[in-house]
Amino acid sequence: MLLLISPDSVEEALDCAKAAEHLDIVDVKKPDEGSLGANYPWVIREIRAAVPADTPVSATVGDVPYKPGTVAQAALGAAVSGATYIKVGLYGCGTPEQAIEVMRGVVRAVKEYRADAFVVASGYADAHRIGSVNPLALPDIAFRSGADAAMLDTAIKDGTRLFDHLPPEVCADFVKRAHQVDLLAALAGSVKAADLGELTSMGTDIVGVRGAVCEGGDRTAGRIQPHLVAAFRAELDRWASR
Ligand SMILES: O=C[C@H](O)COP(=O)(O)O
Repeated sequence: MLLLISPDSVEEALDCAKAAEHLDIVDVKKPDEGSLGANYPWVIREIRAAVPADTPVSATVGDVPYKPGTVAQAALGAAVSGATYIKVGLYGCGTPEQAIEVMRGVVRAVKEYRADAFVVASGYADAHRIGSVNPLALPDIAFRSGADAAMLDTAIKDGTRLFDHLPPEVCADFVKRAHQVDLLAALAGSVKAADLGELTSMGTDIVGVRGAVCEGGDRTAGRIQPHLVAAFRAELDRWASR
């Protein structure tokens, strides 16, 4: 299972760089603009320059509205700024059809620019709280739009966690659906080290984390700590080797 860590600034990315051996993907976001809030292009560029060249940089395009042209252009901006993983939170899409339309635009915009870019279609485990598309539809949305992975996060960061909204057996169904169409399955949402056993056993490909590796477990006021990244990685490896 790959470990994706989400810094919110160049300073935090430098802390990630100190722990680069313990993580697989550095994911640029702006948490004060939402769960998958988009950061500035120059922040993506500076973070790309700050982390080791062999560590992929991901960028979130935002908790996006149902505005396919706007979102495609934003996704291209993230790619031009140096991200090779492009994550889109389909917040404003209420139906699979809307989500597919948005993601098709993103895939075309990004892959015409850079064919090896990796596009992630993200939904929300707590979609019922925001009127967004059913989380179990994400693998099919990702597949039908030509994306590379389906992801779930939580939309509202209020202390509730991935498994509070989708129990492990439903997350396992999500992973299975993604694998059936040859896509990677990524899961996030206030995930803690204690969840890694379940996430590993269901075959999750990428786990996304912020709060669990911030001081005090606080994703907003706390800052990413290299020693917490190392400890999280050790626990992940412990489960992977069982
Ligand atoms: O993509 C991953 C998210 O940043 C997860 O953040 P969180 O662990 O604080 O919910």
